[in-house]
Amino acid sequence: MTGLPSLLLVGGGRMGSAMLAGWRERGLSQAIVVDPSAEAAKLAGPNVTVVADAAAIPAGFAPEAVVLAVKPQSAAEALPAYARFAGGAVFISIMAGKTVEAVTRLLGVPAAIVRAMPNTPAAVRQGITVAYAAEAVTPVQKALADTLLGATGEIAWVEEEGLLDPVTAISGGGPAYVFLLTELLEQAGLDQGLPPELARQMARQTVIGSAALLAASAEDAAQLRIAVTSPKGTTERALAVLRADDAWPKSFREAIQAATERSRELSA
Ligand SMILES: NC(=O)C1=CN([C@@H]2O[C@H](COP(=O)(O)OP(=O)(O)OC[C@H]3O[C@@H](n4cnc5c(N)ncnc54)[C@H](OP(=O)(O)O)[C@@H]3O)[C@@H](O)[C@H]2O)C=CC1
Ligand SMILES: O=C(O)[C@@H]1CCC=N1
Repeated sequence: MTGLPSLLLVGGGRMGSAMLAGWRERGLSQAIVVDPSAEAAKLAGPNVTVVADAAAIPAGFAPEAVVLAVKPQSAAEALPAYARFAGGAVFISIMAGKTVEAVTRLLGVPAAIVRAMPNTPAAVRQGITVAYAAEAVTPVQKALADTLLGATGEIAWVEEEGLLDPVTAISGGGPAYVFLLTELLEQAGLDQGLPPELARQMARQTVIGSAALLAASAEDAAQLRIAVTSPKGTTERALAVLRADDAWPKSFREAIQAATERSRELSA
C-alpha cells in the first residue's frame, strides 16, 4: 500500500475531520491540522498534531499537500498564511464554489492548485471526490493528490473546472439528501402509527440495506427499483406519486439547479 503524503489540513470541521478519519483508517504518515475550535483539538492523535493558528506550525514542517477545508467565507482571512508552502506543496481546496483563480488570488502567490469536492462518507472511506487539476499542477503532484483523495473512497478527475459546481450540488451535498430521505421515511412511519423506535429502525436499515445492495449488485439502480415494484402492487402506487412530473423529478431538478447556482455564487 502506498503511504499517504505528509499534509497540512486547514480546517478540521465537519468535512476536514471526515477526511482525516478516512486517512487515519488508511494509515496516515504525518499531519498537522490548523483549526482554532475546541472541537478540532480533539482530532489530535498518533501522527496528528492540532494547532490553533498557522503561526504555531513547527518551523521546518514541509507538507507535500495543503488541504484547504475552511468555509468559503473564511478563505480571505485564512489563506494568506499558507503562501509560504506554495513552493513545495500541492494545494487541494475542497471549498464549495471557490475557483482556482480565486484561491490563487487569496493565497497571493502562484501555486499548484487542485480543486476537489469530496463528501462526508469519506469518514468511512466510502466517499466520492471529484477533482480538477489546474495547469500548474505537475503530474507528480496530481498523482499525490490522487493518492490522498482516493484514500477516502472513489476519485474521479474532470478536465473542465466548471463541472465542479454541479458536482458540488450532486455528490458534495448528496449525503444530505439521502439523510433527509431517511428522516422523511421515519416521519411517514410515525404518521402511519408505527412505534417510534420501529419507525426509526425501519427507515435507517432500509437506506443502509439498499445502499449495500446497490454496492453488491451488478444491476443498476433502475433494475433494483423494478425488482421491488410488483405489477399492480403497493410500491407501484407509491412510485406513481413520487415520480409524477411535479414531484421528485421536478424537485430534484430544481434542488440541484439551486445548489449549482449557489456554488457559482461562492466562486469569488
Ligand atoms: N460538510 C460537507 O459535507 C462538505 C463541505 N465541503 C467544504 O468543506 C469546507 C468546510 O466545510 P465544513 O467542514 O462543513 O465546515 P465547518 O464549519 O464544519 O469546518 C470549518 C472549520 O474551519 C475552522 N476555521 C475557521 N477559521 C479558520 C482558520 N482561519 N483557520 C483554520 N480553521 C478555521 C472552523 O472553526 P470554527 O467553527 O471555530 O469557525 C471549523 O472548525 C467548506 O468550504 C465546504 O464548502 C466540501 C464537501 C462537503
Ligand atoms: O453545503 C455546502 O455548501 C457544502 C458543499 C457540499 C456539501 N456541503
